[in-house]
Amino acid sequence: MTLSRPLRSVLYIPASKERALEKARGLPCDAIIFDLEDAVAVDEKENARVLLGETLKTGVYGKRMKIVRINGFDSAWGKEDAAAVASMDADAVLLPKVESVAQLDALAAITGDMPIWAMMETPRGMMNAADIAAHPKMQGFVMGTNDLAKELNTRFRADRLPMMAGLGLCLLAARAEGIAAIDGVYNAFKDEDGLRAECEQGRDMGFDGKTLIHPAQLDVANECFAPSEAEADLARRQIEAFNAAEAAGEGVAVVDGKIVENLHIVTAKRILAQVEAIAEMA
Ligand SMILES: CC(C)(COP(=O)(O)OP(=O)(O)OC[C@H]1O[C@@H](n2cnc3c(N)ncnc32)[C@H](O)[C@@H]1OP(=O)(O)O)[C@@H](O)C(=O)NCCC(=O)NCCSC(=O)C[C@H](O)C(=O)O
Ligand SMILES: [Mg+2]
Repeated sequence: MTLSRPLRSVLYIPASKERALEKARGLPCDAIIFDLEDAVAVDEKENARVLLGETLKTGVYGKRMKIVRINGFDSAWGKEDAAAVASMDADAVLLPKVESVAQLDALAAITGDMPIWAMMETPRGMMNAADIAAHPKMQGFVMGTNDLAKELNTRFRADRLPMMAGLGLCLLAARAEGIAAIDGVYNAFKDEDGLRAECEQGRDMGFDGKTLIHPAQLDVANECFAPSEAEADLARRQIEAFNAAEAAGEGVAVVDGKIVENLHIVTAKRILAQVEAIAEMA
């Protein structure tokens, strides 16, 4: 299930927080994850589900993609969450701690045609990433780097070196199947420089965007995961030069001292399509 919309900034909102649900209607995020899982206290689980259903009925989130994260099926709420989401005005359902195709089949048996997203946040899930990505309802991976750190017993490091194997496996699987891949959250939500560094790293790796926990993180993610002016300008010049080379019967052009072949044109066109899609979000 391929998606062509921008997913630079994917904001978590605890579904129990009425003020945050309201505030998000005016925030510049590409997608929202309405959370019924970890951000909602046990005593609030059922109220949050009802509040979310009512809130989504009002349909005021505009072009922002609406994803609902349910509780796992090993919890007391998972199955009821899934049944409720199936009739909500949501674009996709997000299942936490996905480790097997069987879990996805069980969810799809309840949510029907609704696209599924998977939280990739356990070692077993990452080892099975290829099969999970290939599920017919799968539309995107969200990295759960907090759970992954817990499971691996790693320390949080600025370079995220201990997580690279898991993140890389998920990216490979996502790209092999043409689904979205969104990086994990940056917990220190007041540390803009740290967030920027992690967004740049995620973008360099190939992620489509970053999950965020606070509105203050939106601008940095939107900037880092969008093509820069320089990238867009280069893409246009590469396409122009390649078209001219082809017209002259040649298969290679040179731009800024570097070769441009048809594979670079695929990337250039993708960059320009992204620029257009981002402009349409405004
Ligand atoms: C982190 C927070 C608890 C901070 O909350 P708070 O102290 O209330 O923040 P502020 O006072 O600075 O808030 C300013 C205004 O912004 C609104 N707000 C805050 N957060 C959000 C949000 N996420 N979405 C929309 N709006 C938000 C406040 O309502 C204030 O509005 P106003 O009244 O107009 O001033 C809080 O930000 C928070 O709860 N964040 C989300 C936490 C969350 O969702 N966690 C779960 C996802 S992370 C995870 O589980 C990842 C994964 O599974 C893994 O394993 O890694
Ligand atoms: Mg998690």
